[in-house]
Amino acid sequence: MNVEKLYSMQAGLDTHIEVKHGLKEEDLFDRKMLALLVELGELANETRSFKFWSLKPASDKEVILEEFVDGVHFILSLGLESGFRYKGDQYEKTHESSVTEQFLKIYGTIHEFRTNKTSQVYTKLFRDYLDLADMLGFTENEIEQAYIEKNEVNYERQQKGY
Ligand SMILES: O=c1ccn([C@H]2C[C@H](O)[C@@H](COP(=O)(O)OP(=O)(O)OP(=O)(O)O)O2)c(=O)[nH]1
Repeated sequence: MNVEKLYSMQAGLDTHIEVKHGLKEEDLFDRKMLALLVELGELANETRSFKFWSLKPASDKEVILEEFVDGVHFILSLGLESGFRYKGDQYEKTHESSVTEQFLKIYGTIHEFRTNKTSQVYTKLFRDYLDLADMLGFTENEIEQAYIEKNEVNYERQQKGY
């Protein structure tokens, strides 16, 4: 995954949205944090990993991947907002014992990032999220392609006065 390319696409989209909505001077950190928490909930809903009361299967892989890359947008955007970059070196996959536990871990790391805004915690957040991708069966190439497609859709939505 070419993370630098994704940061530069994200910077373009974020600037486009900020200019369009007159937010260039605003601190959007907390709103992006909440947006990420909400996206994570939407993603968990599509996986249905925690719905022990239901027999309905998870949504299709494509649908789950689309939700997943909304989260990628906000994680990249939070990096840009706070001046941190995920570099991708020395990344060794690791994860919790279930998808549900991994979701809870990521929620914890998001909250940790809010109180301890450091490059280390940001990198941890990125890695926890990539570990979740691995558990959900997404390759880095699939994530990159889906990100590029959703990034384009986000421009179209802005154009349509969304
Ligand atoms: O500064 C921003 C603001 C938003 N986005 C992107 C992230 C995500 O890909 C999308 C917002 O999520 P979504 O498409 O789910 O928007 P929504 O308003 O929640 O959609 P819907 O009303 O369809 O649920 O916009 C950014 O990249 N940068």
